[in-house]
Amino acid sequence: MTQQLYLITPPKFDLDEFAKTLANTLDAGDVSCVQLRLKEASDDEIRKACAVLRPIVQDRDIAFVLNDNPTLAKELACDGVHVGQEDTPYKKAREIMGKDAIVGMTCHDSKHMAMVAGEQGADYVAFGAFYPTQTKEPKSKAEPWILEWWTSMFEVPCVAIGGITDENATPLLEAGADFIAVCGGVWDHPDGPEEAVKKFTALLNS
Ligand SMILES: Cc1ncc(COP(=O)(O)OP(=O)(O)O)c(N)n1
Ligand SMILES: Cc1nc(C(=O)O)sc1CCOP(=O)(O)O
Ligand SMILES: [Mg+2]
Repeated sequence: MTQQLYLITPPKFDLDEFAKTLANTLDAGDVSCVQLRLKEASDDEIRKACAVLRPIVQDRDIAFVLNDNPTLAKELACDGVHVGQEDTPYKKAREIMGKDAIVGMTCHDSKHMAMVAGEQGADYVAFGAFYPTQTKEPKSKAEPWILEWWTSMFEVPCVAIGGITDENATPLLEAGADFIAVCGGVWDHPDGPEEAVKKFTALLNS
């Protein structure tokens, strides 16, 4: 499997404007997954955002994953859900989503959490935060060795997240990250999101 870009939506956006930006951004390069992550939105706001954004993503054969809420992810025909250690437990999330959906799990910088998630059947394990981030107050600091260790031991794909930009992603790719998950590094890129995705695409294909 080639290494891939996993895009996280900005924490807040104007839906009409963001829908156009997202479409242009996805058309600028290779993105394999988009996660809708709206921590402060109501369920109805998430429903509205999903109704507009999911087709933009899925029409391009890109997986559309919802953060945190498997019940809404199932209702809204998302391709998957991402759950953290304090969210719906993996087994419950899988029960709700069904066997074919993507269920990814946060594992911070913990070998133990990742082994449990992998054994339970998670489709990917996410390690982070690798770098300082403006997007959230991270609960842990991860180092590239955990990606090397994971990929040397297990087949389940791993995601690197936290403060990743096109300028600092290389050590994570060299350590074997299957996906790099990026929010600010795309949406806040000094040259704009389309240029950011072009740069990540070039990096991932180099
Ligand atoms: C791909 C990916 N990795 C990690 C996270 C973080 O999830 P979580 O720990 O539940 O924190 P919140 O994102 O819910 O604040 C993620 N969302 N996506
Ligand atoms: C959502 C999230 N989870 C993290 C973790 O460490 O689990 S870091 C993070 C923020 C990702 O956004 P950015 O690319 O802007 O840093
Ligand atoms: Mg969460």
